[in-house]
Amino acid sequence: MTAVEVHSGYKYYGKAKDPNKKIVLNHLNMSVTRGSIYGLLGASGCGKTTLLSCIVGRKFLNSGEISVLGGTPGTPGSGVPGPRIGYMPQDIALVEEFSIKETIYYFGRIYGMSTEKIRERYKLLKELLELPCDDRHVGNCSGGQQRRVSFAAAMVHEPELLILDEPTVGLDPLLRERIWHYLVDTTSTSKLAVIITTHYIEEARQASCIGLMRNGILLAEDTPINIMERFNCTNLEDAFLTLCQKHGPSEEADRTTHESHTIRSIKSIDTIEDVGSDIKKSIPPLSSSHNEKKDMSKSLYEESGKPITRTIKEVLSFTTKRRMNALLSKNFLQMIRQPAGMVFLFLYPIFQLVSFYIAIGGDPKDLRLGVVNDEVNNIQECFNRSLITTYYHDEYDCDLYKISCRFLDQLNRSVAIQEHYESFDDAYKAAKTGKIWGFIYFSDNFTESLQDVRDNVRDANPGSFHTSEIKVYLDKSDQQVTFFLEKKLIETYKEFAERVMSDCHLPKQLANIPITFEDPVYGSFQDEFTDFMAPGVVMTMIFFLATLITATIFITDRLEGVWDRTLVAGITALELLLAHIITQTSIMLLQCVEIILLATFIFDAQNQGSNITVVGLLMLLGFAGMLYGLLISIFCDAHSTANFMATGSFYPMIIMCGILWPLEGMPQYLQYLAYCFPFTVPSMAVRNVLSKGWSITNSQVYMGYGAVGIWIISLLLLCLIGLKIKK
Ligand SMILES: Nc1ncnc2c1ncn2[C@@H]1O[C@H](COP(=O)(O)OP(=O)(O)OP(=O)(O)O)[C@@H](O)[C@H]1O
Repeated sequence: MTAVEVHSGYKYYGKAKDPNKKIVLNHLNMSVTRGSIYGLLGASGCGKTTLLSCIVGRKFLNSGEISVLGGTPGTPGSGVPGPRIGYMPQDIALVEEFSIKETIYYFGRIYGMSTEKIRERYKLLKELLELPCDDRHVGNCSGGQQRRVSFAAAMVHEPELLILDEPTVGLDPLLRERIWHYLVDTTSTSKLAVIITTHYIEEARQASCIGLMRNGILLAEDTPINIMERFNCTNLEDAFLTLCQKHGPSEEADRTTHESHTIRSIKSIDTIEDVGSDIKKSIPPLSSSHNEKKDMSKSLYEESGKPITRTIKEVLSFTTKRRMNALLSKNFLQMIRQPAGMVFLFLYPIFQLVSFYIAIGGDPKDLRLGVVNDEVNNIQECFNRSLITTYYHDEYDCDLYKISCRFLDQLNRSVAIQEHYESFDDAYKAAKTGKIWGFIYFSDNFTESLQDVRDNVRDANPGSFHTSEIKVYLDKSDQQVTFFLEKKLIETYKEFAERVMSDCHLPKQLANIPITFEDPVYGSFQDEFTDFMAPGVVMTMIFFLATLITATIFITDRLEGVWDRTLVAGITALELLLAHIITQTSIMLLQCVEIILLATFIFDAQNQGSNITVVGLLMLLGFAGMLYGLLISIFCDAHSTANFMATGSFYPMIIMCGILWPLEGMPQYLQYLAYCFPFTVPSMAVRNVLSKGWSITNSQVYMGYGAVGIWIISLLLLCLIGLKIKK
């Protein structure tokens, strides 16, 4: 009975029309019977791994046919990929954060085994492969130990077909021999078929059949003894060398069709089993320990009491819930076992929010502002309290004296620290050299001029209008600092002028410019810049954290082979995605809760609307970020390129999404572009909920939801297209 049959398998990498495309399998024929070991030998790069990937249903032939356990791999109902096969890839492809026991239990669960059965199998495999202690983390195991764990993971569910890609690399000879004996024993007592690739050609003597592969074709497929006899050699290595020399020097698959080149001396595929048993006879007898292992291997396959060949129905009947639990616990364990990752996930949002609230929006302090007051000979005169009093005589007379001192007295220290200079030139020089942020200048007749303007208005001396002004010279290189100083100087002047007016029994309004800002429709006079920025900051954080986490997890899993191995075990990409979405959603929910609690209770951020509307929008945005991360992970093969893409898109979005500068300040065409970014409209929506208390029925709020919805659908479509292209 045939376990695997490849007929005229043809596969290339690259575009079909590209004349230089890489042909890896060139009309290859291959046949593996049940109850046998098939040793696939060949130089590095000859296409062994590609062939195995096609057999397990992870890659597809461009032409030709493959039949595995009676079905076509990758087709519904074939059970391949799935638990009918056990696959040990060339890379370790295990989750490093798992302990050895967790690894075996993880694979057992995704193969749909009951806990009882996994426990039983783990005990046997642990003894057979001499695995280290249960709780040793895979990442802390030696290369050889990891390989044994990987081998156990491929065997845990008693597959019908076992595919081992270089399982013995890096193992000591004793262990290599034990693994081979185990395979020989198992295949002789069950219908298990094994395909094994190895660079140690001689160890393949123990296989029932050998396929010598070179340049994408099988040069020969026969029993080891027949191959050695045919080429008159005493060992397989020489036989392979002779065959290669006959075939030519090329390392690459050539472009001619090789359909008829495979040398087959086996009369019928079904006879391999018999030939295999001949070989087994030629193998030196097993030591007593091996005999024990033989019994054990027999029990591994027989003691379940079930028929070894499973029905497809049986295979498909395992509980999705159990598989989902396995995937979820993998995700959570991976997360918990990486302290740096945990800190990043849960402390980073706190750190970011705290630093945002502490660093942004506060009034600049300890600014140094120069003062040149020509009204007084010595600035000490200004510290005389009597100077800052106005004497009211009658309704026509109100004495003002050295009134600049009164202004300076009112110029609060919280606005700026006053530095007094003797002359205009000294202060100017100090501002030029950056010692002060600017200076205020009072002319020597400031008070008289002010009085002249106040009392004589129309008849005042024209020069008085000029000398009654407080002249301010600022270093305007820092917009926020000078904006603050200007605002505070105007406020101080208003207060000063009002007081002078009331001391002189004049209407206060005389001191004001005729414009009044009444109670705001929304917000308050105390509203700070942080209130404007906060929604955007939180949304960009949630979006890009989800992007980074998703891209990192998927790329790591793919690079380490865990993704591929899990798919070969029969988990679908959709299940993997679903498990990630559940994990990521829980993380985002916690992040949202911690952010909202922190902002509300520690930083007293106001929310006039519904928390549910805000959290809902944040979660959807996080979901969009997650899909963006997935898209990046589909198209980027390495972490570095993924980081470039994530960071490269982060900065333009931050700059143009309206959190740093109002969109109204941008050119029209840029505004249109900015509205297309994923968090521009949503952060406006959140701002409207927080500051205006608008509900989801308001167009500016539901448009936020709409914008995220459009992003989610577009990213989802792009991911599906990407997955199809990259398949
Ligand atoms: N995704 C890919 N795109 C392009 N070329 C590829 C891809 N995967 C493999 N190849 C090329 O195909 C050839 C066969 O690769 P494969 O991994 O199947 O070889 P192998 O026989 O398993 O080698 P080794 O024994 O070193 O693992 C190699 O030249 C390899 O560079």
